[in-house]
Amino acid sequence: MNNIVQFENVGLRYGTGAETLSDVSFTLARGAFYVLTGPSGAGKTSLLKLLYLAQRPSRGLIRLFGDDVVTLPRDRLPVLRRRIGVVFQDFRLVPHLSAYDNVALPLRVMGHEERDIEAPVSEMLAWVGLSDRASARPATLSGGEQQRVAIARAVIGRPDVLVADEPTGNVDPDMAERLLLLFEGLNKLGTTIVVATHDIHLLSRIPNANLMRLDRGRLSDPTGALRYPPLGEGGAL
Ligand SMILES: Nc1ncnc2c1ncn2[C@@H]1O[C@H](COP(=O)(O)OP(=O)(O)OP(=O)(O)O)[C@@H](O)[C@H]1O
Repeated sequence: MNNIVQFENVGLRYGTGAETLSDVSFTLARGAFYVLTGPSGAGKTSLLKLLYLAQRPSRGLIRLFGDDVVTLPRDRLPVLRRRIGVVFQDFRLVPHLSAYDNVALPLRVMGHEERDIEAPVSEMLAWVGLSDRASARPATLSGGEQQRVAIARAVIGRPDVLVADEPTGNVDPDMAERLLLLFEGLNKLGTTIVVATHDIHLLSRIPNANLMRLDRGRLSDPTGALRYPPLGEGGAL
């Protein structure tokens, strides 16, 4: 199965207001890199929430890894959720836990033995360049360091899909570049990546990315993500 996510005519309404997302249809292919963009309030975070199962659609069909998430029994949802790593806009690190313990958390929740946790967590902290900050609590880390802990925690369980909401929103251009390299490295290892961002520079830095653009709750190409030519080769966003 090449398409691991399918949205068909999905609508989302919070309470009794107007729809926040309308007629959203797209598929995500295994191993591809997607960039979701659009103006503030367009519905990017809402779409990601549907994708990582924090929100149910008001209408339409959502299939994740072949399962219809609307009709799936609730007790099957946690298994699906584990296949999706999430980097939240506000990181959501556990404040009283060290960087090491934040990254180890998903493996502990999955029931791994302590002896099987240390090597992957240390390796992951090294990969995000934070080996020397392993014992630091989130409040003592910079924004960029917290973000890298959040990324390490999101990918430690080897998810099939990594979802990141504005991952470069709080960091300087150098750090944004490093985060991007991390995402590209993960993508090369086979992880499907979905990044929501306003950052047009970020778009131009990922030549293989598929662009998805939301405007007032609608995808501009209803048939799915658009592939765009790399900048500098006659392409324009
Ligand atoms: N829990 C909620 N209850 C009611 N309305 C909500 C809720 N979450 C989001 N909205 C509304 O849905 C719309 C889309 O919000 P969303 O956060 O998805 O947009 P966004 O594109 O991610 O914006 P930004 O780029 O500013 O983060 C906004 O009008 C917002 O106020």
